[in-house]
Amino acid sequence: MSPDTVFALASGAGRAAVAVLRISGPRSAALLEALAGRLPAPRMTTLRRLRHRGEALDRALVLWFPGPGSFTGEDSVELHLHGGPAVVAAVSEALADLGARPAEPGEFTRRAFLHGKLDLTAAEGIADLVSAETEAQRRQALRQAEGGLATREAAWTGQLLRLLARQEAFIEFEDEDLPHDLDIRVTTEAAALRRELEASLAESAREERLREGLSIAILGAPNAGKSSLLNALAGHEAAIVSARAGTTRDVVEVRLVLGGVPVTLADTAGLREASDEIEAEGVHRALARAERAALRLLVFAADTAPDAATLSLRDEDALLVGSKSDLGPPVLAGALPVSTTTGEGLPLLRAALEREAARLAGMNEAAGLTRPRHRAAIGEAVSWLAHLETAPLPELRAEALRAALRALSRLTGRVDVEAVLDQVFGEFCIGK
Ligand SMILES: Nc1nc2c(ncn2[C@@H]2O[C@H](COP(=O)(O)OP(=O)(O)OP(=O)(O)O)[C@@H](O)[C@H]2O)c(=O)[nH]1
Ligand SMILES: [K+]
Ligand SMILES: [Mg+2]
Repeated sequence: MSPDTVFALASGAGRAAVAVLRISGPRSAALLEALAGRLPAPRMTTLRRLRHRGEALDRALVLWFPGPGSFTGEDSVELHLHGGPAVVAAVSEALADLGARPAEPGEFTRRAFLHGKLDLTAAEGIADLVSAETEAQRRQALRQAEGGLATREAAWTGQLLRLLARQEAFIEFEDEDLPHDLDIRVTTEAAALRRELEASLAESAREERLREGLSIAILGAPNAGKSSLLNALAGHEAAIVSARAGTTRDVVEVRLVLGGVPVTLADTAGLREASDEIEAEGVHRALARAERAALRLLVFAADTAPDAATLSLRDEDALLVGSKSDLGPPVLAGALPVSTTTGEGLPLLRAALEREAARLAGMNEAAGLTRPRHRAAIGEAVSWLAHLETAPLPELRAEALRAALRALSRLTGRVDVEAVLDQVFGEFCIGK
């Protein structure tokens, strides 16, 4: 049964100068002829009056893309309408009346994938491009949409195929006078490939943080000056500041961009044995947020001895802040002196945060693994290659190579496609 012909608004909903309605599927030409009279020349923008059941609907620019020279690889049409909701509704009703159906979320990109116009990682790159909020995210998404990760996967797959061919040859012609170290060389080269895949996994945490945003938590004793610091970094009064210890209970979040990296900065309740259960819940949430954060700002006020609870959170992903520096020097060696009263130290703190954001989530050269799905595929290939190194028989080594190939090819969706498709295209918005 031939696939349906679908349509959806490709531009944002709501009022706008132009609304782009996209149609894709085998009946696209028939629909365009029904609405606009004869077909325009392929890929030529043509002004037409759209009519249905004798009623003029709009004057629109129409574009006809005969497959496979289109985004989806199928016959496609674009209608550039006046961007009013009533116009879009009238044309959509006419299309439904003519037998087309509204597209599912991500259905255009899914069809592009099924027609081999792009691989899964490029499809994910398109979704990330649409949702990119910062310059660094845009660059990362564009690199992926243009096939950055697919190119790496193709190189890794190529290496695996060559190893598998040699391993099969070794098994096939074992008694022939093949160089006896052929088997050993396959194992050695497979180990080198495993190390390269492991390195890409190590990088993936940064890439994912860039795509999802970096979480930073402000932690410290009650009255350490945490909320004052959040407000100073956010540039507005996001959290309540008061002389009363135990002011902040809920986690208060602000969104910042630090050096192109999207950041969620969270203010939390002061760490102490709380007297009432509401504050106790606040402290519990503070510690949970500390656990999840990629970076922790540990705040120690100049007029208070450092508290054990905050000290216990120190590690390589913690920045020490000596707050209230107008009252005296930091109580902890290595803490950055900051005063929200005088503003001292704030520029240095911002610079330190930008450096940490770049370290934890910055762009790196090669297109990285930006999603848990990517990490799972590479992780499985790594475990098969590790298994190969201890497999007792050449046949088992060939089997491990084949399994590593299958795992890797899930990245671009070349194999067991169905299992991966729903996961990827379900995340799309309508019209993509
Ligand atoms: N002198 C001085 N006082 C400060 C500074 N920053 C904050 N304070 C004061 O310290 C008190 C506590 O500030 P907050 O920002 O509410 O401290 P907190 O850590 O959020 O407090 P809790 O939410 O109760 O844990 C307030 O009276 C602030 O005005 C500073 O840099 N210098
Ligand atoms: K307070
Ligand atoms: Mg507070």
